[in-house]
Amino acid sequence: MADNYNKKEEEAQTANVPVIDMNGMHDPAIRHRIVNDISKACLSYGIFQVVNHGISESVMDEALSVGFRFFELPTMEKVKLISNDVYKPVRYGSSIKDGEDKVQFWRVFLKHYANPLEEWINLWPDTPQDYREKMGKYSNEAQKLATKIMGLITEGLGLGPKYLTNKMEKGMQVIFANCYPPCPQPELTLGLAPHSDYSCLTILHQSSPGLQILDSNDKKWKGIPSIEGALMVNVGDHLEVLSNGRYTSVKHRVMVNSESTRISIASLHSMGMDEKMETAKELIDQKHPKAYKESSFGDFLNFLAHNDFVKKNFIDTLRLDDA
Ligand SMILES: O=C(O)CCC(=O)C(=O)O
Ligand SMILES: [Fe+2]
Repeated sequence: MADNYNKKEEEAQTANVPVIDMNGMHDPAIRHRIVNDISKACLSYGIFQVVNHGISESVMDEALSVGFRFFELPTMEKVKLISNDVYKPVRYGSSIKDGEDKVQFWRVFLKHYANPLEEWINLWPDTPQDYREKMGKYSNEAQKLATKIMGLITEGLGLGPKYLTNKMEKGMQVIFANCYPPCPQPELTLGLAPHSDYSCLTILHQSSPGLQILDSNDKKWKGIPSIEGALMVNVGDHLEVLSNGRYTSVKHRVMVNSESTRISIASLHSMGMDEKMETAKELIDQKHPKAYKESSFGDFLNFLAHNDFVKKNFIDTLRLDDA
């Protein structure tokens, strides 16, 4: 664990994660190349960036802007939504705390469910008064993009482009708007502790750099460069399960700085609340026996309710010992 926090050991290197241009994804030849590039990215890093993804700059900018404005609201307004109950569909929370090992996490967040939008949006904050409209537009677009990317991923796994389409379209989308205020001692602090996401995949939009991944090739923490207009896509635990470990969920953490506030919007996509993600039977054979238990988003919430996610990873509870 201690290694995870040893931020001073050296200046973090940059991870040159692939940048995938989605332009032309409906042209078979181009699609073939995109499928291959995504497959390679999932194998080597578990994360990639996408450009020409179809979400307009204004929708992206306005989502970040309304996120900033939400976190700037007076505390009185935000605490209306405060809760430690992990089952709540909408909650505001803070992980700014002093841990036993003197590690602090420097993040406040607003979590809300988002798909289908009409089921959840009335529970979202009503101030700033354009929060629902702006964050709603972005969430909708992110949901569509996630379904498209999942199709490219299942195609690359040899399962076909529609393998999960229906389930993703009807699945859970959890939006985390994260705010990392300027931190007086950034060298002693992380914004968010090392973790992998429970999701199939996560789409991440950020106002400035700060995300680092653990490069599984050399076990070093590396920063992800910021590319104008790009979105990051990372492999989550449920995709690791689906692929029978061919792809592994990417471990990531967030650095903070002393100068400026960083906002990120993470959109986590999975199947329905009680729908179990299982390993695709097409990816199980004698050489690759089934290596994971099935689980749902609801199972993840049960895990979270009873465990400290900083100390224990959800994916470790899903591995079958005898695989
Ligand atoms: O703020 C970030 O860059 C990452 C956020 C994240 O990992 C999460 O919300 O799960
Ligand atoms: Fe994450």
